[in-house]
Amino acid sequence: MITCSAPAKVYLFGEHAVVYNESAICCAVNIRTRVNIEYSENIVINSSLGTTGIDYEIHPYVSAVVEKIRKKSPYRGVSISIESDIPVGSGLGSSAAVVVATICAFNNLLKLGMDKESIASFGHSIEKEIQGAASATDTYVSTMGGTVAIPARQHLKNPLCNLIIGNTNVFSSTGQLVAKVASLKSIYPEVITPILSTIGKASLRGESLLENEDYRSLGELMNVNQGLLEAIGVGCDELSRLIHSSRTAGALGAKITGAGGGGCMVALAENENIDAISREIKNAGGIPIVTGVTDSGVRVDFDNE
Ligand SMILES: Nc1ncnc2c1ncn2[C@@H]1O[C@H](COP(=O)(O)OP(=O)(O)OP(=O)(O)O)[C@@H](O)[C@H]1O
Ligand SMILES: C[C@@](O)(CCO)CC(=O)[O-]
Ligand SMILES: [Mg+2]
Repeated sequence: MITCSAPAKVYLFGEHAVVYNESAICCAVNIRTRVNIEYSENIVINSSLGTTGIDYEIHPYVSAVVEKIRKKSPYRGVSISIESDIPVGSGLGSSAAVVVATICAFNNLLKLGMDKESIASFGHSIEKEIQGAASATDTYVSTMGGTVAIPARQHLKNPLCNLIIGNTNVFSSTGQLVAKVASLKSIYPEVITPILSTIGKASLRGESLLENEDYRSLGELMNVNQGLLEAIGVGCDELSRLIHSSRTAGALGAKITGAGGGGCMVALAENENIDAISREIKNAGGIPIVTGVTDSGVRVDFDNE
């Protein structure tokens, strides 16, 4: 049996703008998906979503990995079992984490000799196949770990602060929100394009603030980024409640992370405010997850093959 795991991600800056090649800062966070794999007679995929064979309804991402690897390197059967602490479909990159952890598990079981760059780009090809369009950011950050400036893929200093995620538990479709921004941009290009470019500028400024460990200013600019995300129509009442409660409870900054319209927000917080912020997120109807950046991207946790 082999176990591989991969982390979730949050954007400190730049979701949506990154779709238009603006700068963003994305961090791998210490919430992981673990994939166990062993040889078996058939293909079995087991997760909280169900137990299936190759099944593009219930396990589209994992099924795509299983089939693509089989074409490259034939094998009889495997049993894959997935355990995850990443909420599914909430903007934290659960799909990327399950994809890269599954590829890593196959890489070790079948001794495919893939390096991390190839795992990341293979992972991106799977996300594109299943979703249609997908940015390479999620699979890259989940594979490599750390704090990454996009599009340069340059590793930055990790924030030495806590990240508190608030999950609204409201379903949101990344595809629909990306389409909503595209539609606004096509109707009001002279208004929306500068907003996206300002998000990119906030992100670039964020790079030097991280370098200087100036978290007060970093939080302030995250709040500016949130205002701009509201301006392009990806906010919602539930997210606003969690974001404003976190700020009232002492967060240095708080904003949507991911596509918005539901899903999650992220607050930057010093140690002394963690409890108050978590409590206020709960009181405002959300589920808090206290985490931080991890340098550990995809990795092998166990291998006795
Ligand atoms: N633990 C898991 N087990 C099996 N499949 C999973 C698991 N986590 C995620 N998935 C797959 O990923 C899909 C969710 O991916 P989706 O891209 O919609 O959300 P996300 O990756 O959490 O958010 P985002 O891409 O906006 O960051 C699920 O429907 C499922 O197919
Ligand atoms: C909204 C978006 O920018 C981030 C979703 O996590 C979409 C993408 O980059 O593919
Ligand atoms: Mg995803």
